[in-house]
Amino acid sequence: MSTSNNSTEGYLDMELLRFTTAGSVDDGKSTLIGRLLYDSKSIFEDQYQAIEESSRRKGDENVNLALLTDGLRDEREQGITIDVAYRYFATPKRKFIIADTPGHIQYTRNMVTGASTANLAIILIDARKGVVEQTRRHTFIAALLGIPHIVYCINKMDLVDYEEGSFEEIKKELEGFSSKLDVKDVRFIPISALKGDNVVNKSENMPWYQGSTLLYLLETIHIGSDHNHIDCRFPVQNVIRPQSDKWHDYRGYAGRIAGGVFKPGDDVTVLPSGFTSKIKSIDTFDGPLDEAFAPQSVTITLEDEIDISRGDMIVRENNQPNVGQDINMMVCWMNEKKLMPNGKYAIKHTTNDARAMVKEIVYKVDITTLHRVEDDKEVGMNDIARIKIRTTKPLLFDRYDRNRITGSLILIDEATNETVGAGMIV
Ligand SMILES: Nc1nc2c(ncn2[C@@H]2O[C@H](COP(=O)(O)OP(=O)(O)OP(=O)(O)O)[C@@H](O)[C@H]2O)c(=O)[nH]1
Repeated sequence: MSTSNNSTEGYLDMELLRFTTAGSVDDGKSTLIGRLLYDSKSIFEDQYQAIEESSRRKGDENVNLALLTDGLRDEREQGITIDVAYRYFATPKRKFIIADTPGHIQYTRNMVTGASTANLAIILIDARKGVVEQTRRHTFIAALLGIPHIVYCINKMDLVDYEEGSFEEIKKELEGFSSKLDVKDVRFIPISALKGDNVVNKSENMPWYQGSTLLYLLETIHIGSDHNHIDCRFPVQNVIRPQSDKWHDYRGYAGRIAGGVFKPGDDVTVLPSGFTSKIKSIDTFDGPLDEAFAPQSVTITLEDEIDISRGDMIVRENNQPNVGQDINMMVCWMNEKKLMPNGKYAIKHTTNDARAMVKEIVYKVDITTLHRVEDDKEVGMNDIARIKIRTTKPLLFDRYDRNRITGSLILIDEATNETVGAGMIV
């Protein structure tokens, strides 16, 4: 991780909306993103001409906007870094980062790569097919990952004659389902990604829909309260001690703020040692800051010389995380090899590495009914389960619903070094 971020990052993050798109195959994710980019004038004319030309060659009657994002996917599938999956665009009102990945992988991946900061999930539904298992699964995972806003886009309305009844039926079913989950904000928009209805421009084909277009919603949805600005959490990533003479007294702790607001002069406690000190400065590549908050990357210096290493956490004395080795969590399993009761795994939690043993598989979740399955505890690819683990050393953690960074961890198969599970601490 780079520690030399510029000081405006936090400011930019305040007006940055991160969202993911989900849906089953062919529901229209790529077309929708293409439409958003095109109608909001976020693509260059030459890009448009290229896909127009390509669509014409293939004999498509409409310009295939999906080609815009499919190009992006090709790059990614060639193994270029995961960041390529993210597409940036901006309107005068806000900046956006879209994470577009097929299937379920996007959510778990996002979380695993530490980018568990999506504010919003767009879940697409084909108006002809209605709610399918993937819709429920994506909703459940979005809720589990604590994504605060879910927008259901009922797509391909042009293929159901823009009928209000089709939309209402799907909406009703999903309202029932999502009300059983802990999602703060759920919206429904009838769209046609192909024809452009209600994506950026209001549809004339659906006068019965009085709500906002997708872009308007993305531009205006309130995200200020999505970050935890209360519990101060600074997991130390690196200790910085420059070798030059000029800097020989400098000792800084670099990392990314996981919660709360830090200011020079603040009394802080370093965990697990429990030593206390005051913040001397908060440094960035572009100079010192008067205050810093999640998710900024900064280097903190303290008044006192304390022995601090990677994996330690700087917090406020009166608001500390849990410390413990017995951890209850929900796990999304992401590997062909099944989760093993009594299995041992490496874990990564904030900037800390440890090992853990699975003590108990408490139950599995049936995504369709949301019921707990207690008689079949075999946890395989894509399963979600509640488990108990015991770590080899104490972790400094919060509940996931309190803090998405200090509340999450990943399980790694030590033999293959693959990430096999993403855990949310409960
Ligand atoms: N009629 C109609 N067709 C649409 C609409 N949106 C997408 N399609 C078509 O549905 C097909 C699938 O669209 P994509 O955008 O490629 O779907 P996707 O969800 O990205 O598909 P995968 O990436 O394969 O999961 C394409 O033929 C699109 O032209 C729509 O609103 N109306």
